[in-house]
Amino acid sequence: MEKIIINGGYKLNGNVKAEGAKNAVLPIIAATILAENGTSTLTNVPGLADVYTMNDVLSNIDAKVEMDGDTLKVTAEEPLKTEAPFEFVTKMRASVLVIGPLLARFGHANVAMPGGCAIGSRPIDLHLKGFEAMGAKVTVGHGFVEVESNGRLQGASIYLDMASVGATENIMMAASLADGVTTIENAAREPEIVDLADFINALGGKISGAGTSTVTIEGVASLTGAEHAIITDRIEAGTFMIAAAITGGDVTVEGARLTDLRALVSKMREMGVGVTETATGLRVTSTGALTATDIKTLPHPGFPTDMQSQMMTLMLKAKGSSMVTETVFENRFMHVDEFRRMNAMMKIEGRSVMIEGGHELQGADVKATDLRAGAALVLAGLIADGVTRVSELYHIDRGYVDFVGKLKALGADIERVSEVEARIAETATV
Ligand SMILES: CC(=O)N[C@H]1[C@@H](OP(=O)(O)OP(=O)(O)OC[C@H]2O[C@@H](n3ccc(=O)[nH]c3=O)[C@H](O)[C@@H]2O)O[C@H](CO)[C@@H](O)[C@@H]1O
Ligand SMILES: C=C(OP(=O)(O)O)C(=O)O
Repeated sequence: MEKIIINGGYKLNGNVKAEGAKNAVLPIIAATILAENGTSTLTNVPGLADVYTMNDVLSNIDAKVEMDGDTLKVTAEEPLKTEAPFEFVTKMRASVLVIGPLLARFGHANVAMPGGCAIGSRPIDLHLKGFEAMGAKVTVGHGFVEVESNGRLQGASIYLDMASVGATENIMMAASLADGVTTIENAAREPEIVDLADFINALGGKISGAGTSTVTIEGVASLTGAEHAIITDRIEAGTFMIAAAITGGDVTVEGARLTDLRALVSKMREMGVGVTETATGLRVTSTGALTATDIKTLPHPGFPTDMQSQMMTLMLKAKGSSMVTETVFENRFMHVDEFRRMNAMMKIEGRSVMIEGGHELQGADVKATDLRAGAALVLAGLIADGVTRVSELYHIDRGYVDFVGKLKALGADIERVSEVEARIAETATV
């Protein structure tokens, strides 16, 4: 099994570039299906495992997909199939985002039902209720969800029980080609929703209010391929910002936007970390002396759940008691047991984790339990005494381009090794 091996104790210094955002590019690739003619050209596309999976989902329905460096071209002219089988959906839940565009364009989508995952049960009931409100018929059976409409979807007034990112996106895409106007109330307000709306508008769509809790979509007759540059990944950027802060380093994350990262930056500043805006991004400086604090994850603009596990490493470094409360997902604490293997003093109480910081972390063998947990364990390895070996790297590859190479360039003692190399290294350190 491949591993990342970290020898802790090095400060990080220098510049690192954040890539295009995973959570923006995935719905935007799905939205290329909406264009019945022309080619969509996406730039600043990160070379992530999830992007390749989404490309496979589109190739599988017979769209023409070409990836060259960070540029992706998609042509989705007819005829196309309207299915996403189990093999894709099980690899990546975001595959369900093709339901909205397929339904809007062809009046039909048959997609494998996503199961739960390491961070919670993650149903898609709000997506489906939205489609039903627009006149679609939903049938669930044999592990698939089939959504059909008799003719075009009809604009509707939709209130989401929760500000779901995926439901907001799927409904926005479906409504773009509906007859009439759709409004989504209690919509998610994440920057990635704004990026999706900007892309659909570039295709010729009419979406307003993205980034606020009411999004209005005026359906149009057809959409045409267009060019679009993907926004920066605020979660990848935030991960490097924490890496700088815990190691007492000085790192500029190029491309990071303060407007997208206010909740994280304000907590980091409260804990004693310097964060300043530069011409190219955000500079993080830290002496390593940190104050304990509490956070509660919330939909944007609240503290992002995708930064929760990385934030725990900052709290483990800060002397005193900190508390993390997770309100977005019901089971996003699998990393706590892995941190404990590294001598972390933390305990789960319901939806909160109590952290007693300031104790030295010890290098250990740990496994990535989900994408951000994997990143957080690598961060913990950067400040642990001795060697940490992180396994189950496929999680990390879903969301970080060359994570190891970038940390190494900043001064970390870190390698990614094959199973054989990992065994040799283990023998050498016994
Ligand atoms: C590809 C992508 O963009 N992924 C992000 C997206 O996931 P995703 O779009 O899946 O997250 P949602 O915002 O939909 O989920 C938030 C909460 O709502 C619940 N829910 C959601 C839909 C639904 O129909 N019913 C329901 O109960 C979920 O189980 C979860 O507890 O937003 C999450 C919350 O910021 C992030 O952690 C993910 O990184
Ligand atoms: C939970 C995440 O992603 P996904 O919704 O794709 O599983 C994440 O990016 O941290």
